[in-house]
Amino acid sequence: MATSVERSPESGEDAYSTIRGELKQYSFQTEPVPRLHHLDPRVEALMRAEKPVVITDTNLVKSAFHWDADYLSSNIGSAKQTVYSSYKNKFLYYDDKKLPQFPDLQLATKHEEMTFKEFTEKVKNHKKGDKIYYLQQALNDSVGKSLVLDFIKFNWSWATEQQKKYKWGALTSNLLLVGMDGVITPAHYDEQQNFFAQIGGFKRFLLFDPSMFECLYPYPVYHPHDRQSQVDFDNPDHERFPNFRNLYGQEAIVGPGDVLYLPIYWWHQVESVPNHGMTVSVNFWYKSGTEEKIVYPLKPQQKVAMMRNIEKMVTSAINNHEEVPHLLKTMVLGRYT
Ligand SMILES: CCC[C@@H](CC(=O)O)C(=O)C(=O)O
Ligand SMILES: [Zn+2]
Repeated sequence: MATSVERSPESGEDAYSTIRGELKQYSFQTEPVPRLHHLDPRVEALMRAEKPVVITDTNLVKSAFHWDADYLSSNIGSAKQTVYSSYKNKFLYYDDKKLPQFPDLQLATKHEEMTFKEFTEKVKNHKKGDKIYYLQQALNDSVGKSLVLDFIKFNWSWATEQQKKYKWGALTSNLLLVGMDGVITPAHYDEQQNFFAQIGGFKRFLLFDPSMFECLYPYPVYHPHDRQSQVDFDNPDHERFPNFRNLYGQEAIVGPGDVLYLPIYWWHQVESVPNHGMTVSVNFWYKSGTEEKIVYPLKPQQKVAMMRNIEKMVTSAINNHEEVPHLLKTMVLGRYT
């Protein structure tokens, strides 16, 4: 498997339209995410409304445009990196702190710690049928000096300006994502604001408004796959998940230099576009800001947060997650339904 990272060819638009023609189609409709220059006033309107937008020409991670597998191998240092491996191309996130409650849970992905050099070796020697690898490592002070210098040269003034303008909380982490051709992060939501900066290769984002919670059936909050959709997008079980038929979303392809604003609580499935080489991305996760005052009607995000708190409260109060379904059904069935 090539470890080269595809740069968007000069005629960038060709790459995007070629890719658009190759994308796997799903059973739901989508419309394109707006793609706007960072000085376009419509960017501010979308960000204030907490709607996704692909922002161009920010130079947010311009100092990292040379981060390909060879450069990272030589400069990231010898520290072990967090890598997930799977025989399939889907990398469903799990919270390992919740695993002890689910001893029988079959995980399709395996967490492996390895150096970046070991990771690139596995990618280089990959043959059909071998395990697929996805490196997902928070950038930290273990990286080599030249990466630190690249990191310092990120366009922090732009990022910080946005953080202040939209009253976000603290930057919590920058995750370095290096994916083999075709890896997929299945549909989930995060509880942080996210600037997703694409460095190498192309990623396809499927995005769904927080109000689509009822179509995407996330695992219970106490489950290791909390925040992840239970629905297999490639083979949806309409018996168990009837509202999946009502799903409607947005779609974006991000290439080198693009920054996607991915609003807190928005569902997303992320696919490294197949046959376009490895992908390199860095995300910027920010804590949400605190609401000045509650405005009614509540936003879908606030209802999701409320449902999460109810599940957490019931689970901790009853102190046995196996009793939670019965209690919630007793509370709702025949009374609210
Ligand atoms: C572990 C984070 C993965 C990332 C999606 C992807 O690039 O595969 C994502 O979901 C996010 O940045 O929120
Ligand atoms: Zn995410």
